[in-house]
Amino acid sequence: MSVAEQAPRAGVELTEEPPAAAIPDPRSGIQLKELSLAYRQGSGEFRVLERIDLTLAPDEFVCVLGPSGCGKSSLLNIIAGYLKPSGGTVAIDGELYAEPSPQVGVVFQHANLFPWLSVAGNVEFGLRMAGLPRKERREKAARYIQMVGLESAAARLPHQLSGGMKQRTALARTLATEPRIVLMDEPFSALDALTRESMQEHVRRIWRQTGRCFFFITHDVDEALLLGRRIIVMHPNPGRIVQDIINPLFRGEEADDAKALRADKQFAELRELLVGLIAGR
Ligand SMILES: Nc1ncnc2c1ncn2[C@@H]1O[C@H](COP(=O)(O)OP(=O)(O)OP(=O)(O)O)[C@@H](O)[C@H]1O
Repeated sequence: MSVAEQAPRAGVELTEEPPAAAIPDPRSGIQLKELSLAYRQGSGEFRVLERIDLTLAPDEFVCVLGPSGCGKSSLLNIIAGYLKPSGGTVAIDGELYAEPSPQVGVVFQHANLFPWLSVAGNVEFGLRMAGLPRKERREKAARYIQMVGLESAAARLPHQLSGGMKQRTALARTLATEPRIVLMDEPFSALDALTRESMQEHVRRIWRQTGRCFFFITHDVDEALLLGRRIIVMHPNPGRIVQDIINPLFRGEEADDAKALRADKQFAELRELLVGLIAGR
């Protein structure tokens, strides 16, 4: 049966034997319940998000796709605690929160590094704010700088880094605080194609090493297929989840070879299917 014939539906896996994470334990990981967001517009309201229900396993890698304006960033900002929803709740391991929390880390499209601090200084910054003793924060920063492959650039200032190196510093800075969930909002969209591919490899490896939950917004269907174990498609007006699928191309440990994944005969088919889903076809 072709992939297109196996029409995916919300919560239904395309794989014959879905990974255990396909059925997350509702008591662990991240739980979004009936989230809604609306802004006042004249005498009425503009509904940005409506009834978002989502449970993510503690080690999930979910990619979020959807047309511009469907509410992806708004959803991320709510999970980050930056934006208050009009209704619904967000919880980690069943514990509700509504403010920015050390359990939630965010990586944006632009690294926003402190220009006067070195790579190591930037990565250590959050740890210093958290009151970690000097020795401990040095060790922790060094561990995550190594994880993103920037050991030899640890003393450099941001203006001495390439775009990819800046984003790797931002990722190390976020990881160093050891959040339960890492939110990434189109983190590679400002990078050239080659750097982007290399960043995807870094992120895939880091995800496997850290075993944390990654919530990754992208406009790039290929990127979602290369990175996501789970892929969510949103539609606008109001913003809602219309598809929630287990990526049949996900190969766990073997998944670090992007070339092999692209060569998989299902890749093009899935790509087309997702493009159609995003466009509402
Ligand atoms: N403060 C606000 N007041 C009113 N409307 C807003 C506000 N912030 C966002 N919106 C609207 O909410 C909708 C969703 O925006 P959001 O940025 O979350 O979408 P998105 O899917 O992330 O878009 P993109 O892919 O272009 O980044 C848009 O129509 C936007 O105009």
